[in-house]
Amino acid sequence: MSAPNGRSRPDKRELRARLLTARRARGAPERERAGSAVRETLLELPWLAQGATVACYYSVGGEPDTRALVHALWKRGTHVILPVFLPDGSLDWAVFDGPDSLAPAGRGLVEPVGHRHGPRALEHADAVVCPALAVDRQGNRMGRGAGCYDRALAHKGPRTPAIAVVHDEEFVGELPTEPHDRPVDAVVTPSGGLHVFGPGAAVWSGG
Ligand SMILES: Nc1nc2c(c(=O)[nH]1)N(C=O)[C@@H](CNc1ccc(C(=O)N[C@@H](CCC(=O)O)C(=O)O)cc1)CN2
Ligand SMILES: Nc1ncnc2c1ncn2[C@@H]1O[C@H](COP(=O)(O)OP(=O)(O)OP(=O)(O)O)[C@@H](O)[C@H]1O
Repeated sequence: MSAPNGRSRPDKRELRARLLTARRARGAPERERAGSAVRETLLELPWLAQGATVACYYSVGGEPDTRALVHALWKRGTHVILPVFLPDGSLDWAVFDGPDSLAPAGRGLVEPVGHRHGPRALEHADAVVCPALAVDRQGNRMGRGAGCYDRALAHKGPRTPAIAVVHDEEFVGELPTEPHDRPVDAVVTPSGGLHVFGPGAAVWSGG
């Protein structure tokens, strides 16, 4: 259950703080290595290769680097949409159209500055690459605690995969969950590559 004040449960809060501390300790070379490994995995996925529109995130801080992935997708002609964090904790979406289409935003984020297509833009995405602080073996995802992706993923189509990207150590055995949490369909880690969850595994892994 959610805490009465609408914020995350204490066990989630502590875990989130630990994960963020560990991310801050990662040096630039490690972040870049992780970023290029996940980029290679993601660029080869049929979901992304065949998708006309891909929702991604533009990494900041200790997140696995997705900036080169965003550029590579855009260069090969994919329509890439990126989140814009709204004050009410929901996400809007705008198109990535090269480096000039981005600018520093609040909360340490870098966001697209172009026309915003509204929260329902996710309905048209063929794949959603989501940020996460951790993912567990059941596909439960933990984010930064604003609930934005839990709400945003409700807009995607049922056949559109949500793929989280985390560092190796952040793919864990079990995470605390709440009823509103939306699991992801797959996770990509730098050393482990792609891991698909649940009944979608056979279909989405091509088996
Ligand atoms: N790269 C990236 N973009 C993303 C997300 C993300 O996790 N990563 N989001 C995923 O949901 C959304 C933004 N969600 C956020 C939720 C909370 C805070 C936050 O609490 N920030 C700290 C300050 C961080 C800093 O300045 O370095 C704060 O405001 O106290 C930031 C973003 C949309 N865009
Ligand atoms: N679908 C939803 N509808 C309404 N409120 C929600 C929903 N999902 C999450 N929330 C709110 O957001 C708070 C934070 O949720 P949670 O701790 O699960 O975030 P998170 O999954 O870590 O973050 P994010 O989704 O932003 O990456 C919850 O306590 C709840 O109040």
